[in-house]
Amino acid sequence: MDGRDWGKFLLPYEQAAEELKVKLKALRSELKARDEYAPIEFITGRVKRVSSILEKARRLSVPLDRIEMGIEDIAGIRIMCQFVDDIYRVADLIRQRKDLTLVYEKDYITHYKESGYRSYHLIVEYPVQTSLGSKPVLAEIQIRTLAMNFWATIEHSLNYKYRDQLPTHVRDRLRKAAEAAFLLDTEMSSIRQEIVDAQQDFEESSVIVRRVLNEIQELYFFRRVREAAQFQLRFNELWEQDDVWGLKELSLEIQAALDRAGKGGTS
Ligand SMILES: Nc1nc2c(ncn2[C@@H]2O[C@H](COP(=O)(O)OP(=O)(O)OP(=O)(O)O)[C@@H](O)[C@H]2O)c(=O)[nH]1
Ligand SMILES: Nc1ncnc2c1ncn2[C@@H]1O[C@H](COP(=O)(O)OP(=O)(O)OP(=O)(O)O)[C@@H](O)[C@H]1O
Repeated sequence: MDGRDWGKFLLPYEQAAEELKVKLKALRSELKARDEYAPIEFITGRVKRVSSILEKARRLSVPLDRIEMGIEDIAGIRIMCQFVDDIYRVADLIRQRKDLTLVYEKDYITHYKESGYRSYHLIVEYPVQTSLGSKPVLAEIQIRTLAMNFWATIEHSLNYKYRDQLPTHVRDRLRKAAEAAFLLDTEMSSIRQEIVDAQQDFEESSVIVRRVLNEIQELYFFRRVREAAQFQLRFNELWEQDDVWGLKELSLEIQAALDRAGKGGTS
């Protein structure tokens, strides 16, 4: 080793990883408590092992006295989401935070890596409050879907097991598996969109149904009983046929009848 007190060196990174994890978990709970859809599924965090820091410093030719600036993921946070859209929403929420500063971002979703790796990375500077004052440390926040995480976890352990010497045919199959995982993400997103659209249609049709019924009540109020009863019959038919467009047209007709009634016209 290089004589450095690694225990002391890693303290602010441990604090940063812990605090970021707690804060992001709080964000998830807060969104849920507000009854909003929580785009975060779960969060993990870790501090890089000393052997891994030294190996990375050697690989990236970072001198040991420049590790703090040269290695950005000594403190690492990972956020898992259900859908690809959620990743961008979480990234936005993090960008808006006042307790950290964004240094730069890497979109490995649009620009996925040669291996097939996909994730969104934010490199942030987080000020840790120590007994000696505020100490800014770099941290890496990886945001990915459950499918991306599944792929990356297995690929990482295979690479570890085979010491980065994976045979070409295995690399090819891993690339194909990454495509399949992304296809799964795309398919799940489109199923979700269909559900959201169906919910919107349902909400729209409940609004129009309530409007027509209120308008018919108003006609009764103006004692336009015959007219109101005719509109009621047409409403029943359209409602049974689930004809939202027809209900909208009917609403316009009733509004015209209400206008006439308000001006004292005859039915
Ligand atoms: N499983 C897996 N993880 C990856 C891959 N590429 C990047 N990562 C993860 O993303 C982190 C940052 O990767 P990069 O953005 O390439 O950053 P880097 O620090 O310049 O380089 P490396 O950490 O050496 O890859 C890595 O430490 C891994 O945790 C990959 O191909 N497979
Ligand atoms: N930002 C992160 N958040 C949470 N866990 C992480 C993060 N980055 C890596 N890990 C996990 O930490 C464990 C140890 O990995 P390690 O720190 O050696 O790094 P790596 O990021 O895969 O590699 P590299 O040395 O290329 O940066 C692995 O299980 C890895 O998936």
